[in-house]
Amino acid sequence: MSVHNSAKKGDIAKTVLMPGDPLRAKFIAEKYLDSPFCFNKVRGMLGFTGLYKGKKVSVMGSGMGMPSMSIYSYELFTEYDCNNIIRIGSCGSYQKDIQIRDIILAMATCTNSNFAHQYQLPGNFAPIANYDLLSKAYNIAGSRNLDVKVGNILTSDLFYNDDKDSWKTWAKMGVLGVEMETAALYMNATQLGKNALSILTVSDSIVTSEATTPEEREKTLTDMIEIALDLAIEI
Ligand SMILES: O=P(O)(O)O[C@H]1O[C@H](CO)[C@@H](O)[C@H]1O
Ligand SMILES: O=c1cc[nH]c(=O)[nH]1
Repeated sequence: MSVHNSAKKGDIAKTVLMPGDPLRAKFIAEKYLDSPFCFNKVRGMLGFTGLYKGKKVSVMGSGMGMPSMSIYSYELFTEYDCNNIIRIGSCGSYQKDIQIRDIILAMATCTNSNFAHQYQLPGNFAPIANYDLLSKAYNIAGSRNLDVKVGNILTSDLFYNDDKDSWKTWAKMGVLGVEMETAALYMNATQLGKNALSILTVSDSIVTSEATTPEEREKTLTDMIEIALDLAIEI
């Protein structure tokens, strides 16, 4: 048991898939896992463990934003001996050649958060994905004929930004899209000697204002979820 998780030691697999939405975790457990059981309901942050193709895999919500992701991922890494966390989330696109429904593997992330100040570094830190997870996920996507984009993203503290044009400066620097959790996940993983990767599906385009419908989201999230599950059984 940890401060925010009622699971017992051993209830959680070495690899955990983390969508922002705990109900997406429940959906994944029910649709893909054999013999799933719920290990956490504290604050409604549902977590499940089951078997995927015979291997023990867990899936748990992270909540929205870096503070929430940082709490849950830290406790999974330090209290439950988890080794790998694969975020499966949605993001907005900052580039005109990245369309809604595309999948992005976040090789690195920028952030407007102060999270890294805790490390007292004499400069800025560059949060990056674990290369083994990144390269395996890329190959899995290729074997499924899915054309994923690999690159830099922005982890923002803001969903609603008073400055409506600030995204353009990130876009100019090649940043592919925006979400709200990856930087905390990558920094926790790096500091603790663990592995992390964010796989993101583009839910809307900041460039064109196009957005996916709920039905479309379900289909494209399925591609992302299946890449993550196949990755979970390879690592
Ligand atoms: O779909 P999820 O994983 O929640 O991710 C994105 O969606 C939320 C905002 O709507 C933020 O959490 C953002 O990172
Ligand atoms: O525009 C978006 C879409 C998903 N998630 C975000 O944080 N921003």
